[in-house]
Amino acid sequence: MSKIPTTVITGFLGAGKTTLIRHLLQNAKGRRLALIVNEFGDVGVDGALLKGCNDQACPEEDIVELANGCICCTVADDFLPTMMKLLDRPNPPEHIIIETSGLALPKPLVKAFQWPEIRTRSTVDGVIALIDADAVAAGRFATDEAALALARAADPSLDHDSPLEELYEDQLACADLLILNKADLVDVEALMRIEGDIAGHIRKGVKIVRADHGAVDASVLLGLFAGAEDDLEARPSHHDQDADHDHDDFDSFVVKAGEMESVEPLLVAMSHVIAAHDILRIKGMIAVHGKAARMVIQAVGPRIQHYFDRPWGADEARVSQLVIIGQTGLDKAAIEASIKGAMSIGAR
Ligand SMILES: Nc1nc2c(ncn2[C@@H]2O[C@H](COP(=O)(O)OP(=O)(O)OP(=O)(O)O)[C@@H](O)[C@H]2O)c(=O)[nH]1
Repeated sequence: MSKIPTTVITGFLGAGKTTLIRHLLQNAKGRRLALIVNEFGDVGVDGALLKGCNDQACPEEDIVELANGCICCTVADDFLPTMMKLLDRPNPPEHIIIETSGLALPKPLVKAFQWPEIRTRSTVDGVIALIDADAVAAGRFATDEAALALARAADPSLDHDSPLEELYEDQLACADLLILNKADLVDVEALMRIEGDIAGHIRKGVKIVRADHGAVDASVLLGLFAGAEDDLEARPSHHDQDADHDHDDFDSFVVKAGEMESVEPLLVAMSHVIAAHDILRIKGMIAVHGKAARMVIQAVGPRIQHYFDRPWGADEARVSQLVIIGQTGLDKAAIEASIKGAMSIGAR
């Protein structure tokens, strides 16, 4: 029996994983794909967006959401049973795609493919890491050396990089292919500089492909035949010693409201809280009064995007909800008050 190939898509919060997968589904050229979507926050925004594609390559029932924490920490409880269910189907998919949460370490997930139940039936065709060229160019993953030196002076036992930088490096080091996404937002010099920097963090022979909105041909992404589970030693991680790593460095919460008359006050409040607090990501759906379609809101760093994606379903509650993710220590009360305040000004 031949093994079903699985592609793991990794990359930091907002790098463009869901956008790339949407593009892949829309250009699957007849392949039957199944999708496992993992998210850090408590609301399954990515799953909802991908189900919104309503695409023949991957109908809704082939999209499984794991919104219960990062997949790397829930491998045994969540990932294994989900994978077994997909593999046990009478008509299993031709290729499985896993979108990890932006905070997940890819290596523990790849390691799960060494488990006997999976190893005989599926293989990791490739780990694909997306890089947000805009965020890297803005220095968002680089350690603030001055701050680190100060922290070390106060506590000489400190030996780690910033959690963002560690994650970024782990994702790069595990990859079989790198997608340098958001190439539209930076100039060619910046792209070349990033490529030069990345070269020091990736395994030999790994290619870097530039992309705009994750538009990469399926033939480039699928069929890498990496068998990643068989060469884990070649993929170093900052967390190789932590059998039980967790995500204490990051935090998320959800702000909910009903329908909104106008989204403008919310957009203004979002740009204020993003400027004032260390927020990494905001995403969610808004119900706009009188509009049949639901509005999607996305913020990555200072960039905020909003658009209508698809009509609300007849059985769906028209609620507005936003997931806010940042490093631990966010002033949740202040952020919530500001966002909730804007939601209630805009509400009916
Ligand atoms: N300008 C630009 N925007 C992009 C590109 N790719 C994605 N985006 C935008 O970036 C935001 C985040 O994209 P997603 O695809 O949701 O990113 P993600 O990696 O799935 O995010 P998480 O699930 O939070 O980790 C959205 O607003 C996208 O429209 C790109 O190449 N260029």
